[in-house]
Order: sequence, then C-alpha cells, then structure tokens
Amino acid sequence: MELKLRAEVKNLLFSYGDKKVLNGVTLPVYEDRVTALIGPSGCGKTTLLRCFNRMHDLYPNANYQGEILLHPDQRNILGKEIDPMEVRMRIGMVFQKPNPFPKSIYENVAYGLKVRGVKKKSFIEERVEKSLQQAGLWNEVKDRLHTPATALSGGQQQRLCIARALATEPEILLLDEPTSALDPISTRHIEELIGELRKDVTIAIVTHSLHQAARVSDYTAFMYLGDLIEFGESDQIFTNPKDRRTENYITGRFG
Ligand SMILES: Nc1ncnc2c1ncn2[C@@H]1O[C@H](COP(=O)(O)OP(=O)(O)OP(=O)(O)O)[C@@H](O)[C@H]1O
Repeated sequence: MELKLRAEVKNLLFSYGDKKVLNGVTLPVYEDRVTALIGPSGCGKTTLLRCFNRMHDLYPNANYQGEILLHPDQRNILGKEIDPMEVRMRIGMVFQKPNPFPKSIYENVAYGLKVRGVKKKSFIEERVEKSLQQAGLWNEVKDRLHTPATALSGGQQQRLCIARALATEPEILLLDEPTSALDPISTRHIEELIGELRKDVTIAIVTHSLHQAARVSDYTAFMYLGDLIEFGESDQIFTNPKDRRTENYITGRFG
C-alpha cells in the first residue's frame, strides 16, 4: 500500500521562556500509521505532541518557530492566522490520566459535535454509537449511556476519552502516555484498540514503555535533549538502530 504523508513537522523550534525544548525537529507522520515518540524524560516528546493541537497556545511563555504542515492541503497549523479551536477539532488528543467531563457517557462523546453546532439528534446518536464502538466500549455502556461517565472504571474512562476524541472524526489522534495510569488488563485493551484504530485514523503516541512502542507502532522517533536523533520503521529502530544514542536508550543504558 502506498505510504502517504498525513503531516510533516519542519524545523520546529520551541522554548518555554529562555528554556529551549525543541531544537529544530523535522518529522514525517504517515497516514493510517502509528508513530511512537520515545526518549528520556524531559527530551520534549509531550511538547512536540502538544504542538500538533496548539495546546502550547495555552502557555503564556511559549515561543515557537517552524511548521507543522497538515496534508494534503499542506496548511501550516502553527500559522498565526489559523484558529487553534479549528486545529483542535481536526486533531484529537487523549491525555495520560482519563479526564471525562462530569457529564453522562453520551454527553461526553456528543460534546465535540455539539460545540461544532451539530443539532441533528439522529446524527449525533449515530456518531456516539460509532465512536463508542471504535473505542471498544459500546457493549459495556450501551444500556447506561445516560449515567455519569465518572462512574466508569479508569480503563473504561480512558476508552471513553478516546471515543470523545474520535467523535469529530479527527485527522490525527494524539495519545500522550495513554496507559500510564491504567492496570495491565486495561493497558492491553487500549493497545489492542490502537491496532484496530490505525485502519481509520493516523495516530501519534508518546510512551515511556519501549515494549508498548514496539508493539503498537509502525514508525518510531527517538528524541534526546530536544533533538530528533533517529526516525524509522519501528522494527528497525528496535532491532537495528543506526545511532549509538538510540541503541543506548533502547538497551536501557540510559534514560
Ligand atoms: N509549561 C512549561 N513551562 C516551562 N518548562 C516546561 C513546561 N512544560 C515542560 N517544560 C520543560 O520542557 C522540557 C520538555 O518537557 P516535555 O514534557 O516535553 O518532555 P517529555 O519528553 O515529554 O518528558 P516526560 O517523558 O518526563 O513526560 C522539560 O525540561 C520540562 O521541564
């Protein structure tokens, strides 16, 4: 199958005040593939992920230069003229800790559509069901859609957050350490889900677990001190890294 670019990070420089965090990162993100961002704590993985949905606009001391081009139209989503809210509709994000709204399961998933002004009830209902099915949660919640989301287990809440992110049919789904607060069974569930979702949506995931990166991703980017050291197919990165620093990291010599 032909490999298509979904997004392209070009020469991205980022700092919080005087603190440089990304030193000119360039990275391709391929359509319908999973890209894992790995590297020691503080190397800038989360910062890079957050740039994709303009989360950094929420920090007053954030400075950045460079581009993230969204294909096929090649619009630079970091452009000052681009509305961050529009970007957040096109690029969904799921965080480390499940963070459902204090609303019903249904309202959580319908939220993004309602914010977009969608009014047709049958459309919203269909989309809620589809998103919950994609997130592997439908069978568990279909009889209690109007009960509080906060009554779900942690793993269910995280799948609900994935369903919420999918409801607006994002072009890219960003997952920031999505299983770090979950038990091994919920973690396995989410990993299986990522395998299913990659048929429909492009995914970028930050993870501290090298096993997880190797299991779920097609491509891996290794970052170190704000630089992208090596990018390649995950098989190659984990079995035959080209850079000594990548090798040291994946063999546990630092990090
Ligand atoms: N809002 C902020 N203000 C100032 N510095 C920040 C802010 N957020 C992150 N940093 C710093 O930027 C650097 C990169 O942080 P980032 O969270 O992107 O790294 P990371 O690779 O995701 O780390 P971890 O694996 O520990 O989550 C760190 O040194 C961090 O302390």
